[in-house]
Amino acid sequence: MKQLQLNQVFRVNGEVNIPGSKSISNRALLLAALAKGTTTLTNLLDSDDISHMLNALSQLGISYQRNIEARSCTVVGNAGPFSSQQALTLFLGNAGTAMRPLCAALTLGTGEFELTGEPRMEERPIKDLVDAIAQIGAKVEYLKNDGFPPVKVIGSGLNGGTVKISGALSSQFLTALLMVAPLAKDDVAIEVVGELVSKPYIDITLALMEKFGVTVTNHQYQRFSVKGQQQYIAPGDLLVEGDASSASYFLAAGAIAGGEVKVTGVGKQSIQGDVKFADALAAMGADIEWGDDYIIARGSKLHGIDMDMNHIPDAAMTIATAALFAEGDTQLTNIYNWRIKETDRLAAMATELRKVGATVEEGEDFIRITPPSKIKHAAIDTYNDHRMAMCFSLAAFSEAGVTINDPDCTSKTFPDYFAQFQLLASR
Ligand SMILES: O=C(O)C1=C[C@@H](OP(=O)(O)O)[C@@H](O)[C@H](O)C1
Ligand SMILES: C=C(OP(=O)(O)O)C(=O)O
Repeated sequence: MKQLQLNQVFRVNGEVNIPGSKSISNRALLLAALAKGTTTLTNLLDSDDISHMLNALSQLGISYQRNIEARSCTVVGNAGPFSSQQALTLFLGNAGTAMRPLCAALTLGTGEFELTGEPRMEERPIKDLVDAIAQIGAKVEYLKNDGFPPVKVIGSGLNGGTVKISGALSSQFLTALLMVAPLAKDDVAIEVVGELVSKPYIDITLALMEKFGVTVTNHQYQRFSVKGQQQYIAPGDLLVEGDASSASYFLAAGAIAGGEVKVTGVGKQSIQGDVKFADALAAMGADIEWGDDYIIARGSKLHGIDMDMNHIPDAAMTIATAALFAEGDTQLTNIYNWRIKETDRLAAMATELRKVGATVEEGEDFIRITPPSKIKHAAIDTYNDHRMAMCFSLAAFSEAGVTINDPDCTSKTFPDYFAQFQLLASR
């Protein structure tokens, strides 16, 4: 196994241009592929999750021209649903933003599609989505375990009507349903059953659909009305914002050990809920400055917080490791769905924080962290979870430094994260 040793970093200063948002990249690619016309995406993320979406689209007959150097990609839209004469198997790695939306999108056309993924993907639920789209005529079968990928989608179009969907585990199911609803044969009325988690991701979905010419009526995240028989229209050019979750590591670095860290490509104009990470950092005492297209974090004395993190589940992990450098306890609540992401993140976070000396209480849906008086050196296991690797890079701001096991798992969303981190740390 590869290991990366990070020695103590005393101070950080500088600017990081954040790579494109995973959530926006994969939504924009799918909508561009379904749309009428050609879309040129700029600042498209280059990472595993995006490669899985692009490979799938390519197998579905979508043509695109990608310039990795220029971070651009021009997609020729299909002007409607995908269809295939021969059965296809699409491998989607561990990309939730590919698996869930494609599962829904492939029900729109005709053909048989098997959607498979990495072993962890087979443990990540998809039942709430399958149960929802079945109400308007989707045919999806489970190939191994009920409720989980791999699945077989038998495309035959979607009817309109009323659909009840659970929002309790993941917002990605509702995102998938929303994105296909305009291409149904009739209007779709969506009713969310129970509380919807990770709400701000729905705003990203609606904002992207709007850019492709489709407006959804949102009744307070409880009901959504979507007109059927529509077509997505390519917007021509679309700039992908920098990834707000990826920005969190650098902002936390600035707050812990700045100097001053400026992240660019994401700011107060962002459509990503994870920019609210900067507010959480400010609540810990960090000095934050907002621009339209940038955020700056300056070093300051941090204190623990007690905060509901349901709205920013990904960036909240960064608060958990920043808590090592705060005075007093930090409690992050309402984060049950950490358990069903790349790994069981509540268990993984608790285990690894304890290794560096923290006292941790792991609840069913919360974590409470008491920082150690002195952070200990540890080799951090990353559980094939990019965010575990990236969050724990912050432990390098302690005298002990830190070792990251399998650092290359950041390739899911940020392949050169550690190169960027070390560049910043050397300034
Ligand atoms: O829609 C999206 O782009 C995402 C939604 C969130 O998932 P949940 O809705 O499952 O919390 C988030 O954790 C994931 O990284 C990306
Ligand atoms: C939960 C995540 O990924 P996914 O899009 O696969 O759900 C994540 O990136 O933290």
